[in-house]
Amino acid sequence: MEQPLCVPPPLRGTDPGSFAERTVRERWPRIVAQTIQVNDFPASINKRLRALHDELPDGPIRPLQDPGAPDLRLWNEWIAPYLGETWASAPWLFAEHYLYRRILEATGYFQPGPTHLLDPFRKQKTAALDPSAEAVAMLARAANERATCPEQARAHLPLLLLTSLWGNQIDLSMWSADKAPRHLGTTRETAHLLVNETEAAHAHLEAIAPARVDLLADNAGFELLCDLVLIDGLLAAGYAHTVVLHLKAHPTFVSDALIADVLELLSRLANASDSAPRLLAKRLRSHIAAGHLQLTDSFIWNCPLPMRAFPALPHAELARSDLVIAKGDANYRRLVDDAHWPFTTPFAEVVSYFPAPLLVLRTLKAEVVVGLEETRIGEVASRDPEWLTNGHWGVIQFYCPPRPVSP
Ligand SMILES: O=P(O)(O)OC[C@@]1(O)O[C@H](CO)[C@@H](O)[C@@H]1O
Repeated sequence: MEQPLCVPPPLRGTDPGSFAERTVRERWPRIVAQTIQVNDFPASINKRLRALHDELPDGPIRPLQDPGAPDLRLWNEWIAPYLGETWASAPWLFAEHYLYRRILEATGYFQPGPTHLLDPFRKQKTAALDPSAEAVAMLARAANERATCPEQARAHLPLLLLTSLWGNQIDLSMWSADKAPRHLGTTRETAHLLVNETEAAHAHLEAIAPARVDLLADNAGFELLCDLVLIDGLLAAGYAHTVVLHLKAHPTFVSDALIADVLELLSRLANASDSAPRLLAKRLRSHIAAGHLQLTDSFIWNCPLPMRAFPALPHAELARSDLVIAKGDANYRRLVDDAHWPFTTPFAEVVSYFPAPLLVLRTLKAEVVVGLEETRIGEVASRDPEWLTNGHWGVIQFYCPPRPVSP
């Protein structure tokens, strides 16, 4: 009889000397202050944002005060277990999603008026593409070539996964876009992989083609372009007949992507001076029109729960996928309960609840990781003391649920 998995305690902002502690005490106040600086909000909103800033890190968790917001009931259910906790003592995964939802409460995102549905991170996200005009054209040219040659698209799958992975280094809650570390196109793009299960994922795609692939998006801007290039490649290769791109229902984690960010990116590509991005935009728009690329968003991707605790419906939806690709650090943390697992805990053991084949593409930006070899941990830790959080190291990990035994 298999022993039930015992999930370790979650990361918290009270973990002494941890990145979570630095985040709660230093990064989050800075993010709230920056939200005031980069916007031109009226005094009443800035007053609410400053009050939020002053709650961090030892203020109490409280119910949302956002009358009429579509997610109000859900959020107050999610908050209930942590009433009486502080920002620092609540689980970090919960507190971080709660922080971004409280920013929207303060700015009146769900309230009628001038800031209704106004993305407080719009300026940072828009700026994130500017420094990469040359890289955008290069990516588009390669994508356009693949679109005419399925064999090349299939052969390029490993490169497409690396491109999507290292696009995750650009994360505006951590760095401004022009300061993000860039491994793409250097020897670091494979040397800095702590786990590389590309081969198993590639074999899976060869076996199941043509498939339904679901991609859980992360950041807008350059990372989103890399994800769209991966999607374009999956369709060109014939690995996917349909790709469902899952986006956030509202702004969060500064740079996380909404449907609006996809549409804006396509519009910027379509108006590029270089013809290659224009051709890529035209093809992506035709994939959307034909239903081969489906853009969907859901409040579930803004929820503060570990994926293990997701309600039945999204689990059932993901179970229909032939491959779920989860991008980025926050999705990884959600997949592994944002818990203090020993780093050598087998990835398949931790995500055995997941209802579909799963591929994670993640640069490490938090002190949680599973599936590593002891020797690799020793090597990287001696070489780079910040390896868990500086975004310079990545994992490509693949899990395939055991096939149901036929009766
Ligand atoms: O999901 P992403 O964009 O790759 O990263 C999310 C993130 O910015 O938020 C947390 C720290 O505040 C970390 O998980 C990581 O730094």
